[in-house]
Amino acid sequence: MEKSEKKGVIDTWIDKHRSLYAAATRHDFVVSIRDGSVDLSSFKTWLGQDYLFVRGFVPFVANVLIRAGKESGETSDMEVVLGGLASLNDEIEWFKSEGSKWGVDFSTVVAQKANQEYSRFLEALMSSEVEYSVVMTAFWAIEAVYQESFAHCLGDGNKTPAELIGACNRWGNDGFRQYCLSVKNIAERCLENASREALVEAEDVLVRVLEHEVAFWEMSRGGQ
Ligand SMILES: Cc1ncc(CN)c(N)n1
Repeated sequence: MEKSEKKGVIDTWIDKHRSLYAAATRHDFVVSIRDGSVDLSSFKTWLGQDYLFVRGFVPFVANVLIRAGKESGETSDMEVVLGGLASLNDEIEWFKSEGSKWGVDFSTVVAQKANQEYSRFLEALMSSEVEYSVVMTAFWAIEAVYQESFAHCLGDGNKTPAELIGACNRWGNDGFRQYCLSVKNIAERCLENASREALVEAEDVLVRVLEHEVAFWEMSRGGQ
């Protein structure tokens, strides 16, 4: 970091909650993809659950988009979020083709408890009572956990199975990393002007996203 560069509030929170952040971005499931020991039935469980999650994530991002258009005061916010929404369109198509490839019939997949709880959390964030800065912090954290996790599976020395490289590329690619940085910059800009109450809420929401992400990975172990 340049001497003159001030550490943003998000990085300060990540440092403060470092072990939870590591639990979310270096979960055993992710590590098992990277070292090649992944149990393919775990991967299929994750695939089915994540397909359902993404279908619920679309309205959340659409809500962020509306708020970016109305409340941000910066035209570029809407463009960044619109890019995210467009990539979710591709993502749903990708899930469908992966479902056929792995023999996972999404019409029979039932959302497990952790998935339902994460969905409820997203729905609560869609309330107009929740400040834009808080919503943006959550949005960044949700995307960043996947970016960091899957980029890890593509890093030097990985033994990621060839048939899972496509999944890892989806979130681990450089374009997605840049997009996450753009979302982080928006969140940081909003947090710089946020009230004390909003800052407390944004930190709490960040922690809760990380907890939900850990619980989400845990579903891949097979339990309900
Ligand atoms: C659980 C979860 N978290 C985040 C992402 C990335 N959009 C995802 N697909 N699924």
